[in-house]
Amino acid sequence: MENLQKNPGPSSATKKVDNSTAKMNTIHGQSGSSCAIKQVDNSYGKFLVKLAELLTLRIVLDLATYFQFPEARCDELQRADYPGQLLVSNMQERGLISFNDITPLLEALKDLCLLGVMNDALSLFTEHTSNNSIILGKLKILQNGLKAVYKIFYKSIRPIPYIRDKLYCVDEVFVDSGIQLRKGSDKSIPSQFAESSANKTGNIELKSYRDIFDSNVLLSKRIIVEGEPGYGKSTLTLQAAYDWCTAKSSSPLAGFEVFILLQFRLLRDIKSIYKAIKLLALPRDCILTENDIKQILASCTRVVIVLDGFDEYPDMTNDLDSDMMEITKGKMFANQKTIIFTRTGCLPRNIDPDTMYVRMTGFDDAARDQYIQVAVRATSDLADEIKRDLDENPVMSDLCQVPLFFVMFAHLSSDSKDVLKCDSVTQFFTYMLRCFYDHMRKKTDEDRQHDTLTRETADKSGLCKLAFKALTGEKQTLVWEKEELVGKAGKECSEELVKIGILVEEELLSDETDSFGFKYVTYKPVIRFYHKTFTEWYAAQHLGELAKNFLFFRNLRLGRILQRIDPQDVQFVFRFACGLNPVTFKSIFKYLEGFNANVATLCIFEAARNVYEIKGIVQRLCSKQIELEDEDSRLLQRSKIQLLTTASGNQIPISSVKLLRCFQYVDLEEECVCLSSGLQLPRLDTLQELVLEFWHPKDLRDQARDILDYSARCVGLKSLK
Ligand SMILES: Nc1ncnc2c1ncn2[C@@H]1O[C@H](COP(=O)(O)OP(=O)(O)OP(=O)(O)O)[C@@H](O)[C@H]1O
Repeated sequence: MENLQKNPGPSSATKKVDNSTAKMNTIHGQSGSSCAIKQVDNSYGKFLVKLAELLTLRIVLDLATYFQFPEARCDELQRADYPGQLLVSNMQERGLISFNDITPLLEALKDLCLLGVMNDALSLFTEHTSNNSIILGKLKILQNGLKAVYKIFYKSIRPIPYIRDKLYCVDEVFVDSGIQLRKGSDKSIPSQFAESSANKTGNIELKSYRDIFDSNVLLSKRIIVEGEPGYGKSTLTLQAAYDWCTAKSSSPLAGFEVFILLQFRLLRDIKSIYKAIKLLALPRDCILTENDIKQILASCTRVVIVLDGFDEYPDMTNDLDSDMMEITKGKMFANQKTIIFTRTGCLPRNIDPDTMYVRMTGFDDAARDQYIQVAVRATSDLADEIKRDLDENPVMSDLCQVPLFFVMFAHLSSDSKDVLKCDSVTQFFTYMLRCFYDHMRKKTDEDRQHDTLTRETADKSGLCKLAFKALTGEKQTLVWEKEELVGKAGKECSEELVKIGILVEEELLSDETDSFGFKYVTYKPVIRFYHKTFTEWYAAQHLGELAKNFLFFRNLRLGRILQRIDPQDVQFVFRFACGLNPVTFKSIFKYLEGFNANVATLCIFEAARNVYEIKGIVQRLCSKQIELEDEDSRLLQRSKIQLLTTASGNQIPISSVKLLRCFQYVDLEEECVCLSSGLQLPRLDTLQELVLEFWHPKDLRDQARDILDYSARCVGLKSLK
């Protein structure tokens, strides 16, 4: 039973397999079909092979109809080279057969009056799987252990750092946010679903986060879920864990035997997934060994593996492949559903080619309203007040597309009477931190503990340096041993931030070896930031300090330092640094403009300089084509529009603007193009070229006259494409 989950690939079929299994391996490789019978040398694997041989095309189609498979699946079965194998694989996915039960199949065969086939299937099953009760017992232990650990996670939701006395269960606060299939991935969903769910820009909207786990909606077994920072990836994984633990019948997860949830940030130096499960997902006193876990997972037919935060994986660039990397390539657990969550653009290399990409798009108005109702439990007056505050503050409203910011904004609004004036994320963070400290002061007065914290006093330079090094080092670090962090950040600083809730203390199991070489497992106290964006906040302050110091060296060394910061992964380090410290802005902009115009534009927005200071920068950006896309966040689109209006208002030529599937209609009265995001692109007098790309050619035909009219009003326009 060793190494059963490793998929050796068609050319290296396992040594011990019998002929029929070997044949199946070869077939699987040749056809490249989604036929996914496990290539295992265990008795259950042999049963599956023999069962597949028993099923003729006629029986396969009868069973598919009986089990109400979608039309697309039935077509696939009809066309398959080996329909029996494909059906067996499909039945496993749906839990109709498993290593300990084939009752649904037997009942179906009986109802279809295929009594001979039913008896043969039953004999095969009994013959091959008489030794299952031990594994079944271990499976129960694994399931209970996982549920106990996940419960601790999903019942400890803190929407803002300082809420400690009242922790929420994820199900009490979770609301469905926007989720779309990325372009190109729409081939992997049933066609009728694709047509009915495509929106105006051609993106396919999923109805619920549950679709990600539903094999009838997303046909591929490899899924990557991308989202910008704070868009709710980790929260979604916890809601999924909750669904599995509570076996919610409305959830497709209810039918999975095992649900594995691991956080990449905790996997430093852990190569084996079985070890990771043992150390991170099971209780300390769980009796299962790594080998037991391996054996159980090899025997299960319906396992879902969720790996959260690839962007936080310390070993992502490590050449020595870990199981986690093998999983992303589709070489391990090839037949199980695996879902990787990561920040947008931060993807593993050599991903399984069948991978589907899903994109989180944040909170729309409906999600925000729902959150105010279910989680803030605001009175209708307060709910109206929160909405009014957002309506009056368009930048904050854009920012609140990000669940992390909206959730904090909503809870703080219900707690504090402060009026928020905010034109950037940096200002919002500054406001938030002031609220956190105010809250502590209030609490201190209530508790009459005069020695407790009343304002931000401790020196943060050690912590800022640590955060910066952690995000820019060869291996990203987001969790520190407590001793190390206190040593480097200072006792006063760490105590202050732990009290506020920005630093969180936890315990982590780790493998140790004593001086005699004996291995043992122990709990270590560790500290992490409440959220990765806070790590970026403190890292940005250190970057500001470096920029000040390096000014004399004409930015030479600073350039080398900036190269270590990946804007795809930790864009907020750049954005906060520009917002906090004007000295940093120009160097950062110069560095970013060549290869990441989006983050560069967001940096201008943070720095909010006056036009004369940034005239040269606007000129440089507008000399190249500026693209507005449907995938841009509202804040990014707003930043680009602000850049364009600044250019136009100051007679700076704009060489080209491309609207990529985000055109909605022209409002001639307002002289603007209305975008699908709800934002407006006003008349631009210095625009030289306008390029429009539509999802449907029909949209262009319908709008042609208004587009020409708008173009005519942009007096400098020379070309329309
Ligand atoms: N769907 C949701 N319902 C309710 N609250 C949510 C939801 N999504 C996110 N939140 C809130 O936003 C916060 C940040 O979300 P989360 O940590 O899941 O984002 P993330 O995408 O994993 O961020 P990052 O990539 O920066 O790690 C959560 O602590 C939670 O309070």
